[in-house]
Parts: sequence; structure tokens; C-alpha cells
Amino acid sequence: MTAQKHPFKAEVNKILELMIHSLYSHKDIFLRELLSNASDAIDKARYQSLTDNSLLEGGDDWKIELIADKEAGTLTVRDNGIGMTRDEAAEALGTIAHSGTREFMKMLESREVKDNPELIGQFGVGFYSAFMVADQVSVLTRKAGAAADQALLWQSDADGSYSMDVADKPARGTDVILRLKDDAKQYLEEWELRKIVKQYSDFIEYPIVMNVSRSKPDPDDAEKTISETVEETLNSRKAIWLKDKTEISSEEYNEFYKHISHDFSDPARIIHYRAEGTTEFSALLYLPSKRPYDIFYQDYKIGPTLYVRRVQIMDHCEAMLPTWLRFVRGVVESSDLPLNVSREMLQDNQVVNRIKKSLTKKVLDSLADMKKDEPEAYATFYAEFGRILKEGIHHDFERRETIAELLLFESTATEVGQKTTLAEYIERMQPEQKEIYYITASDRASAEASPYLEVFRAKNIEVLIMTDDFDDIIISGLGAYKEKDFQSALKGDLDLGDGDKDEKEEKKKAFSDLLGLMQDELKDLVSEVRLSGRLKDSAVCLVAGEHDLDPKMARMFQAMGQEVPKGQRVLEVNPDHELIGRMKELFSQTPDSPRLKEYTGLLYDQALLLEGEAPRNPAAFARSLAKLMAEHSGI
Ligand SMILES: Nc1ncnc2c1ncn2[C@@H]1O[C@H](COP(=O)(O)OP(=O)(O)OP(=O)(O)O)[C@@H](O)[C@H]1O
Repeated sequence: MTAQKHPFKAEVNKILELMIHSLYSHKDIFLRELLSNASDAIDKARYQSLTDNSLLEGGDDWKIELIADKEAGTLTVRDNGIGMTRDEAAEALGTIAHSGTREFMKMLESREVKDNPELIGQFGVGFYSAFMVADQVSVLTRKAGAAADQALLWQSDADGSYSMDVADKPARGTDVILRLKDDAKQYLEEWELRKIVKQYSDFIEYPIVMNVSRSKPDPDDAEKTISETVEETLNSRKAIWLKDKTEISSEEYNEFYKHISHDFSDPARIIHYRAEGTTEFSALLYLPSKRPYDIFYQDYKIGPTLYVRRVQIMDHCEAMLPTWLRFVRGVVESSDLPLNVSREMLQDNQVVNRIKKSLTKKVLDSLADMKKDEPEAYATFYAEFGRILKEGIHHDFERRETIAELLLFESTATEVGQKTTLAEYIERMQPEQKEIYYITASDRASAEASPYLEVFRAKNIEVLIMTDDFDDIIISGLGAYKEKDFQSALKGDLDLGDGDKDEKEEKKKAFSDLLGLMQDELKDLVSEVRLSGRLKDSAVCLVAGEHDLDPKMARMFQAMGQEVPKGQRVLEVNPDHELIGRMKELFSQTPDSPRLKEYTGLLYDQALLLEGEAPRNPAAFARSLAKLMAEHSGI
């Protein structure tokens, strides 16, 4: 049978091009990627052979071989792992195996990637990095359990296509054969390979071996030496998470992080500990410094890699971390779990629950330390992951106070871009202030321009500015912090605990008839028209009921096509505004003046505008406004 040609998917061609041209200065990483794939393949074979011994075909001498053939100019990375079937190879080596392909393509076009090509690392493009150093890549692979003449030869010259053909391969596993480019011949040298393995792949669990020539004294002639070829293991193979902290340099920690996360940046924080007692395990966790592009995707993989007695059981054990800590990467090794543990078994497992509890606590402690000791680094971390961490308040009732301690917000008292904690806010509260005030908005500028903040500004009361889409749900769920209730500046009847009660009552009486008329006019649109305690410069605003959906959330649900109950809001009227005063006067002289109704409608539309919504009928609104302007222009 002749080899069949297949075109690469468009995104593969793009990535190849980018790889070859922009990641050039990082080309050593090709070896790390191939060794990491080889190690993953052995992990899989080893794990599957626990339940199906026949896969071993009599051999469990797990190893990865580097074969440098100077004459042929090729470097081969050989593993005796799980291998690939034809379909698997076509899928794995012909596409970008990622659900976020569209996102990925967008990112490829973006400036950020052009300036930082390392970013493409997080898309799992590992294998294609081989083309940085090779003008032809061949993959000879046989799936564990398949017959020796049912192997597959996959081959590509990076010319937009690859070929596949049936081949023979005596042993299970995969050979990745690189025909090195002229400027990559250094990868045939023992010292170069040794150096890269040491730097990037030292902790790989399986021996990475290479044949090296060594000279030794000639037994027949003491004056002479003879050369012999010996197989040497290049990596120390020590599982870094099992080592003592004092034996690990920060470079080693960081390299290992990059190995498991495919992130090119150093982590923001490292958590490494061994738990002893009822449940024994070792954990090495990392808090990344940059948010992966796909962290908000449904299929984002959560949880540390799980090892049981040095065998990798699964690369993401989601039962070990809550979803709101899904940014945490790392490894957990336990000897209290059985080797044949399945995902289902992990769901309600006591040992797993104890580990999860411990990991969660450690991460929260570490974040608290970071916030205290390195506030700037914490703020940077928070900008990337705060939104995710905050979900914990909603999901974890027990820990919500602890998580609340970690929240950061901008406020009307902070400089633009600077954030404050809830504890700091409380310290700055006015002596008579009882509640923590907050406003939700799409960004700080629109929060600051909001009429809802007028009275707070006038009274010098600080308001937290919340700009994440679900902040109102989170804060309503939290309810209070250090016994201080949260109060939205946008909702409910605001009582800032000041003003003369009698004076308020009097005003209420004085305006009650006008309010009655307005209420009548707007009866299908609002639940009430009342005097406002929050306005200073604006005439009116709309306010949600204490328990109603916050307007920002309501808009979000509407945008998602969901029904949002209407007519629940209250129109608040500023009795000190000149226009409202005039309307009151007009009412006392001509209570049935059509102007009053017309103005009420216009005021309602204005209130919608202030909230960021369109007036009910923009054309009619513009016409009325123009008419009024003409009447009062005095020209
Ligand atoms: N030596 C190998 N043995 C068996 N399968 C392999 C081997 N090398 C690659 N593969 C298959 O090819 C796929 C693609 O590999 P690639 O390095 O491009 O990405 P990945 O390893 O899936 O992602 P990441 O690099 O993010 O871990 C792998 O998921 C695996 O299924």
C-alpha cells in the first residue's frame, strides 16, 4: 500500500509557520515537548497495564531513548509507551486538539502573541515544535496490543500535508524521528542533549537513556585506551514533589511548573508540603501568574495530577480542588488510594475529600500570606484570577468569610486602578455609617458618573465599585462582612441616617400630590414614585427593590435572552431639584396641566438613560426634547 497524503487543518499550518519563525530563540524546547509526550505515553501504558497485563507484551522496562545518528543526521526520541492507532495519529498529529480552536486562531492573529510567541505554548502545540529543528518529522508508532505489522508511519515535511502508511514495528510504542535542519545539527551532540535533558526534563520519572562512547584502558595494552558504547541515563528521575524543599532550587520548581502547565511564565507562588497523620500525601501546587486563555471554558481541566505510589493515575483530578480554585496547577501523590482508582471512585472518597480540604486551606492561606507580604504581587495575581476566586463565596458557604478577606475592589476613595480590601474599607467608614455601600457598573468611569453616587459624594461616604458581571449575586450571597451589611447604592430605600425627621415628613406631605400624579402616569412602568434620599444634582433616578435583580445583572440576563420581570422598580424624585420644585408649583396652580404628564414621561425616560438604557421611544423622546428646547431658547 502506498502512503496516503492528507492536508493539515488550516490552524496547523498557521501554528507551524508561527513556530518555525517566531519561537526560534526557544528552539531547545522541542526536546522537552517530545520527552514529555513520551513520558505521557508511558504513563498511559503503565496505567492501562494495571488492568490489562497483556498490553505489556512481556516488557515493562519503561524507558525513553534518544538516538542520535550523525551519519543520517537524525535524532530519534523513542518510547515504549501506549503508541497510536492510525485514527489517533490522524487526530493528534493533524489537528490542534483543542476545543478553543476559534479562540486560538484569534489569539494567533493578536498582537500579544506576535510580541510573546511563547504564549502559544499553552495551546498544547507541543509536537509541532519538532518542526523548529527538523525539515522532516516521521512518527513510527504501534499501539500497545496491536500486531507488529500493524504499525503506522506518519510523515511530514511541514509542507502543508502529512502522509500515513502501514509499517512494521517490532516493539510497542513510538519513535519520533527528526531529520535535523542544517542549523540544528547540535542536537546530535551528546553534551547538548545532556544539557537540555538536565535543564528541562530531569524530573521525568522514566529513564531517558542514550548510547554514549566512553574510552577505557585497553586490557591488552596498558598504554592504550579503547572506546566502548554504554547506555547512560541522563535524568536524575527524582519526583520533585517528593524531594525535600531544601533540595530544590527555584529554577527547578519553575521548570517543573512549566512542564506541567505549558505556561512559559514563572508561577506567582509555590505551595509544597507533605501531610502526615490520618491521610498522608505530598502536594506541590502552583498559583500561576497569568490566566490561561481557556479558563472560562466549560471543558477547562481542573485539578492536580494525581500519583499513587509513583504511578500517574490521571493528569487532572478534579475531585481534589473546588472549581473556584481551578487556576491551581500541580501534583498530588498519595499512598492511601488504590492504584486502580477510577474517576467515579474519587467522587465520594473520604481520602480525596480530606486531601481536597487540606489543599483548599493551603491555597487560601497562601493567598492570605501573599496579600499580606507582597500586596503588589497579590494585586497582580488578583487581576488575573480574582473573578474566579470570588465564585467561592457563592459555592463554599463555610469559607465565604475567608474568601471575602481576599477580595479587592476599587472604590470611590481609591486612585484609578488601585484596589482596597473590605477590612480597609471598614476602617475608613464614617463614624455614623452602618453599612458597606457598593455600586455595580461596567467600569469605574460609568460608576463615577452615576447619579446614584451623588449623595455619597456629598456626604463623603466611600462606595465600593464592583465591575465583575456577577458581583451583585456574590455580594448578596455574602450578605455582611464583619457584621456590617452590604447595601447597593442602586437598590432599596437609602437611609444614610441623617436629616431631620420632621423636615423629611414635611417634604413628603408637600410633594405627595405631585407624586400621586406621577405615580398614576407611570403605573404600568414602576411600582412606586417616591422622594429620593440619594440624589443631589439629578432630578430622578430608577431604583431596584431591595431584593430585586441588580440592573447590571438584569441587562446581562436580557442579553442572554432570559425573561426579566418588569415594572418592579421605583422612580425616585429629587425634591430639591429646580425642575421638581417648578412642577410642584405648576401642580398647585393648574393640577390638570398636560405639561405635568408630559414632563413625567420625559423624566422617566431620562432615568432610563441614566441607567444606561434607551428611552422607551427614542424618536418621541428626541422630538419632545427639541420642542422644549425651542420653547425655552429665548431666540
Ligand atoms: N510519543 C507519543 N506516544 C503516543 N501518543 C503521542 C506521542 N506524542 C504525541 N502523542 C499524541 O499526540 C497528541 C498531541 O501531542 P502534543 O504534544 O501536540 O499535544 P499534547 O501533548 O496533547 O498537549 P500538551 O502539549 O498541552 O500536553 C498527544 O495528546 C498524544 O495523544
